[in-house]
Amino acid sequence: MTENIDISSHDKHIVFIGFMGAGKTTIGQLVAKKLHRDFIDIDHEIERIHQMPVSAIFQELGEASFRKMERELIVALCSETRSKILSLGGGAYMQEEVRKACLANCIVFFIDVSWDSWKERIPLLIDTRPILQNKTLDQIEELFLSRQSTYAMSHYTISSSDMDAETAANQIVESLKQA
Ligand SMILES: Nc1ncnc2c1ncn2[C@@H]1O[C@H](COP(=O)(O)OP(=O)(O)OP(=O)(O)O)[C@@H](O)[C@H]1O
Ligand SMILES: O=C(O)C1=C[C@@H](O)[C@@H](O)[C@H](O)C1
Ligand SMILES: [Mg+2]
Repeated sequence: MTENIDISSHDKHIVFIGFMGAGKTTIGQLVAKKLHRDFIDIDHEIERIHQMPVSAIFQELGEASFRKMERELIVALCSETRSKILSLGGGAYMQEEVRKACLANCIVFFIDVSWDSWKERIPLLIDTRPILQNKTLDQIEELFLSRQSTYAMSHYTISSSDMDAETAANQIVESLKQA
């Protein structure tokens, strides 16, 4: 685990960012259970609010509408006082307004995964992630690499490449206790 910048408060929301399939939802749920905090997965919350799967929102309303929904939801949640665990969708942090709200109000964990490890997870992701549709592997790798420097604007980085979700969650909880 790498600490990227100083963090001052224990009462902040905890936010997980990173590429599709890095493990944000899986690890976020585990951390929430361990810390007895409310857990919100932004993709799932958007699906619940709009009663549509993310893939249908992309198809029927367009990506720009989805990005607006996720931006407004994240910014609103960041200003709530009861601290929560939030797992963002893979593209949410690309929006400046989302980054600013998260960095100001939350402890942000970048769940990193190597490209080689990520490729092994493709079968788990391909049907439900519209961003992966109609792209070659090279195009997906380009997208993966282009997002890395933005994800790095976070408080902590943890690699999920060689670690199962339970171990990653335990490390995160430990690092929060020590902070
Ligand atoms: N550390 C891990 N090692 C191996 N597989 C993992 C790990 N973490 C998650 N997975 C698996 O990868 C798949 C995607 O995980 P998850 O849904 O948590 O990713 P995500 O980061 O939330 O993706 P998205 O941005 O699309 O929401 C799941 O099937 C999950 O079981
Ligand atoms: O990486 C992305 O742009 C996305 C990731 C998913 O979590 C969803 O938010 C959606 O499929 C878009
Ligand atoms: Mg997720």
